[in-house]
Amino acid sequence: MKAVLVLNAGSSSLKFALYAINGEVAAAPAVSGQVEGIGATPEITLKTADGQRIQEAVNATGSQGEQHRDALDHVFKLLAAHNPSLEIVAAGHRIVHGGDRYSAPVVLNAELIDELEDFIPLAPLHQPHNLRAVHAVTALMPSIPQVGCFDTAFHRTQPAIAQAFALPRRLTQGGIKRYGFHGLSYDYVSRQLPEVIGERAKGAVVVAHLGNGASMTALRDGKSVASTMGFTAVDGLMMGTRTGSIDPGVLLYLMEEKGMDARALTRLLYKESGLLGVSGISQDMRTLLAADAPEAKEAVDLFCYRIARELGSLAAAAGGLDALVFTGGIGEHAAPVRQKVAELAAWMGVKIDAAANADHARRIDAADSRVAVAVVPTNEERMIARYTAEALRL
Ligand SMILES: Nc1ncnc2c1ncn2[C@@H]1O[C@H](COP(=O)(O)OP(=O)(O)O)[C@@H](O)[C@H]1O
Ligand SMILES: CC(=O)OP(=O)(O)O
Ligand SMILES: [Mg+2]
Repeated sequence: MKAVLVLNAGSSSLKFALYAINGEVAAAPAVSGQVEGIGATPEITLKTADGQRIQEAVNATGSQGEQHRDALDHVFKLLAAHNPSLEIVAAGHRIVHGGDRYSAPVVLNAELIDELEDFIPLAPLHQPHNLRAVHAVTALMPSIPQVGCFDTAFHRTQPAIAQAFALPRRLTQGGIKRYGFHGLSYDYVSRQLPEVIGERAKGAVVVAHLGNGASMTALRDGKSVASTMGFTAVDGLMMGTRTGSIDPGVLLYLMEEKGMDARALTRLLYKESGLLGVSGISQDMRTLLAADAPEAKEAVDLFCYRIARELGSLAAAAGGLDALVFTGGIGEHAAPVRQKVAELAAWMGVKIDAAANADHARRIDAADSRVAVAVVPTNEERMIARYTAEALRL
């Protein structure tokens, strides 16, 4: 049977999946898995549809980029050994930045890949790894078509006012504006919403995608109307290692008074801040929730506070709040984070049911909550497989 290979290269992870195509994309992947801990001690996990689970260390050293390359090699090696006789006829990739130009998935060619290389400075933690995965597939399977699926595309429905910075016109016209990210996740979640929250899916909904990278998006009728991430994926919420929104005056101060250059600021904003920087312990929410240190609690509290502040802002953009939806590794699994956010948003009519929250149930709102509250596991890989099959009419 034919299959699509999906590669989703994140900042510190590489997720992969093989989806069989038989008229439509299979509901579940035949093989899937991920490499986690790229940059530290990468480990690969592969799962097959018949329940086999393989876990191995990835032999990777060197820079983040070199480790991503070693991780890809390992993925291809394991896939070759565990492919249940599927014929890979196409590859679909998550590409974080598609700029102003791309509002839908595209079939990749050399010229287009060159153009996407130009966005590397706008998404330094993602774009280079996304494109490395494209090049790796080209080298290994030169004859199969590849499709790029953009994190920014879903947000192109936003009104111009939601995308604008208060900058001189010429800069806005030159493309310096808010793009928004995690679009594959929001698209997937948005399509699940009618089943989970019924008619409210047509109303004002805020989705919180809380993973290692974290953002929130306001939806109206299932379409993006505003988002916390901006020109780059460092804006908005506090994240695992990223600051999120910060007074730009701080950056000017650090440049002028502390002699920090662009490289040092990039490291500070993207890699040394967020949960890791504030706690001084870890970027991993599991570790922080299990820790006794007051610094761990401070980091988690700030993370939740920022979500609650942005929730108010996004409700203003959406013109209300009919539902609040949690997704991403933290959104799906960290009940204490959902609990804290709900407490801070009580004034908006958000009230959750403690038992349903502890169970990670689909609906976690209390019976007397004005706002529906849901937990919807995301699936960027399935979205990429669908987009790829559609773009190539498989
Ligand atoms: N059971 C859990 N409880 C709390 N946090 C969790 C749990 N499982 C995963 N997480 C957190 O989810 C985050 C990773 O989210 P994920 O969406 O997988 O990340 P990525 O952005 O790399 O795709 C990490 O901070 C991790 O600690
Ligand atoms: C855009 C972004 O931040 O992605 P991730 O959550 O994979 O880091
Ligand atoms: Mg992610």
